[in-house]
Amino acid sequence: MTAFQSVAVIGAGAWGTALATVAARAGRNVTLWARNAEHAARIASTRDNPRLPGVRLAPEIVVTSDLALAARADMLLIATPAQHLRGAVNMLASHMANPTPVVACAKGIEHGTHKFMTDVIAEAASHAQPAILSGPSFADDVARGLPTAVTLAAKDEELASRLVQALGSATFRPYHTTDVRGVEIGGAAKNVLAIAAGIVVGRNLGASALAALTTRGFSELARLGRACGARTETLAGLSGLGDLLLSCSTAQSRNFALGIALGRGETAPAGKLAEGAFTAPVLVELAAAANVDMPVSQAVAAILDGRLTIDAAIEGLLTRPFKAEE
Ligand SMILES: NC(=O)C1=CN([C@@H]2O[C@H](COP(=O)(O)OP(=O)(O)OC[C@H]3O[C@@H](n4cnc5c(N)ncnc54)[C@H](OP(=O)(O)O)[C@@H]3O)[C@@H](O)[C@H]2O)C=CC1
Ligand SMILES: O=C(CO)COP(=O)(O)O
Repeated sequence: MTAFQSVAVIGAGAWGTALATVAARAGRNVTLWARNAEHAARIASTRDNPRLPGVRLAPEIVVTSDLALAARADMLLIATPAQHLRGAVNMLASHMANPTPVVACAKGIEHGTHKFMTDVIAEAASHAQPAILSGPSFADDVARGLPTAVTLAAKDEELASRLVQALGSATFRPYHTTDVRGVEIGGAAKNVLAIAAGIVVGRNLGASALAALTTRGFSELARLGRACGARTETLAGLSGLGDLLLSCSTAQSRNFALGIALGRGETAPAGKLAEGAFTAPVLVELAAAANVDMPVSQAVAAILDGRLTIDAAIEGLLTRPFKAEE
């Protein structure tokens, strides 16, 4: 039996619900925490979460709004949006007596502080053992048991490996690593680049342009990653290149769908969380501080805050000086 027999998932959105299903499938005792008591009670009785429609929650998953109950689990998965991770871990901290693995499942960088997800966890809860899970995996695919592979990183290799053992199954295959920063950067940056890829599609610029944008996008993701000390193989792995390929290829990605809407001159899809829109300005600030050129991400940030039209952004990217490929 794994050391981490009980798992609590904090945040009952699409991803939290899918991860609860994953943990139950792996044989864990699972608690899914929703911040809203009515919402929790409704999911508990219907076994259906409107945030992930069509997925029936296994009967053994306990759904609650009682944070103290959730915090008693052997390991915690935090599946709130990235900008709410600190708030969620702050609330958990007072309930955590022993060192407990706290796995960030959000993809982003904190506004204002420029902090990555595991750094936020470490600051918010001194008892936490921070880790991060990221990679190409749509909540709907994961919950339906379609094959998925992700990366799970913790500074301590043995911890990362034990967390993988606790969550992994035939159809949800986490790979472990100690390159926490590489996993964090891949997951955060790919969302911004997916918006750019969606714009290419929405503007009907063609399949060749989409491949070029995705590849040059990877190039800037990897540049920033290397500047922050990430390993090349992590950046070219599931959480970097893998998730970029997924998110730049299908409107199942909310970030890509946002880009398509922008490219077509339409308003953003309502009620859909597109983390890239929150990450873009922070990513660009981080890149500037590290003296890393990220022209595609800069264009996305400028389009989103209204400093640049899409046509001007496209022209700006297409008229950059020719240079060596790296
Ligand atoms: N969906 C996916 O396929 C994947 C998503 N992710 C990442 O997971 C994160 C969450 O995304 P997702 O689940 O899709 O988003 P959703 O919009 O489906 O759900 C977000 C959930 O977070 C809850 N929430 C919001 N703010 C807080 C808070 N302050 N405290 C506690 N809970 C809060 C919301 O609660 P309420 O319902 O009450 O509003 C909601 O249940 C994002 O960073 C995303 O990038 C990663 C991989 C796949
Ligand atoms: O992160 C994801 C897939 O790996 C989900 O992508 P979106 O947030 O763009 O829907």
